[in-house]
Amino acid sequence: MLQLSHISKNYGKFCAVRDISLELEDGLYGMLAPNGAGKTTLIKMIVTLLYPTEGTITYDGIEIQKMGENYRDLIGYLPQQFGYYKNQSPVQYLNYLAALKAVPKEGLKEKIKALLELVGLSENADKKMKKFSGGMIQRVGIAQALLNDPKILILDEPTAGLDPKERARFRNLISSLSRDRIVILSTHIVSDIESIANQVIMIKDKKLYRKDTVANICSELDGEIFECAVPEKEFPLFEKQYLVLGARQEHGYLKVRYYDPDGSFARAGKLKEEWKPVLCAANLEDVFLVSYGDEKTEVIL
Ligand SMILES: Nc1ncnc2c1ncn2[C@@H]1O[C@H](COP(=O)(O)OP(=O)(O)OP(=O)(O)O)[C@@H](O)[C@H]1O
Repeated sequence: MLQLSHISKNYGKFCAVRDISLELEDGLYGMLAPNGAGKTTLIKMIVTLLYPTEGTITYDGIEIQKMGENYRDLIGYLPQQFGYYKNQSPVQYLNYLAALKAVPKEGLKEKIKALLELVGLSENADKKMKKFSGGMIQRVGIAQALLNDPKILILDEPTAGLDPKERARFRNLISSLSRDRIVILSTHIVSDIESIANQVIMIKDKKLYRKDTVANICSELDGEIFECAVPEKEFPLFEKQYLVLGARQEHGYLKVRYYDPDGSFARAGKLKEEWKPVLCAANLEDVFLVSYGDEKTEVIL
């Protein structure tokens, strides 16, 4: 088990992470927060690239700094931007990294072959990476992170720049990898994790805001998400009153998804009846927008 106890990180006087405690066991954790919230800082502390200003991180009860190389042998890390040589093939690149990571030579050829098969790159194993798409490069990145068969796999914004098909493929791969290890996937893209994360970790105001299953997190908004049909000319006023989570153009009006914490406006008839407000089940995107959305000032329609 990986345990973070009261972790804080300051950059000079600036506090990037404040008093975060977490317990992580095998499974997939989606770390969700807007850009700049401190995800990368937290990840860098977990992979020992940064030291916490306060607090301790332990793996199976031992402080990770004290474990040194033994801990780093357990880690697979795909940083937000990873360096590779465009003129190398995946096989050449993985051999090079295996040497840097001191992965035993015995069985290495077979291991690299199996990893490239796992990430769906067997047919491109010997092709230069300069011709690869963003998704293919990210899959090479995952393969390098798996070279040492890590017990803790950490992926920082791994789907940035991928098209929807590549994203879907990536999700399936990550999900299968989380069966027997801790996988932490940091993202600000809700759909990357909604269907595959065992738990979602949300960070807000530098602190841990939520750590729970998608279902539990979404259920907190039960009875608070609605859809209704707003005439286009009334939308600007509506938008001032409610947190709008999505709006779709229909004939002469907008089909609007919005947040109404206690449904009071709908109940009190302040929303016009012909707009037909309907209660909806909340999804993770709603939670994200409500948790990190703008504060709305109250204006009565
Ligand atoms: N070396 C540093 N020195 C000073 N401030 C830093 C440093 N690294 C990060 N920060 C600041 O700490 C805060 C958290 O940054 P961090 O990169 O951890 O966020 P993030 O959630 O990973 O965002 P992103 O996805 O954009 O990288 C930001 O305000 C950032 O500007």
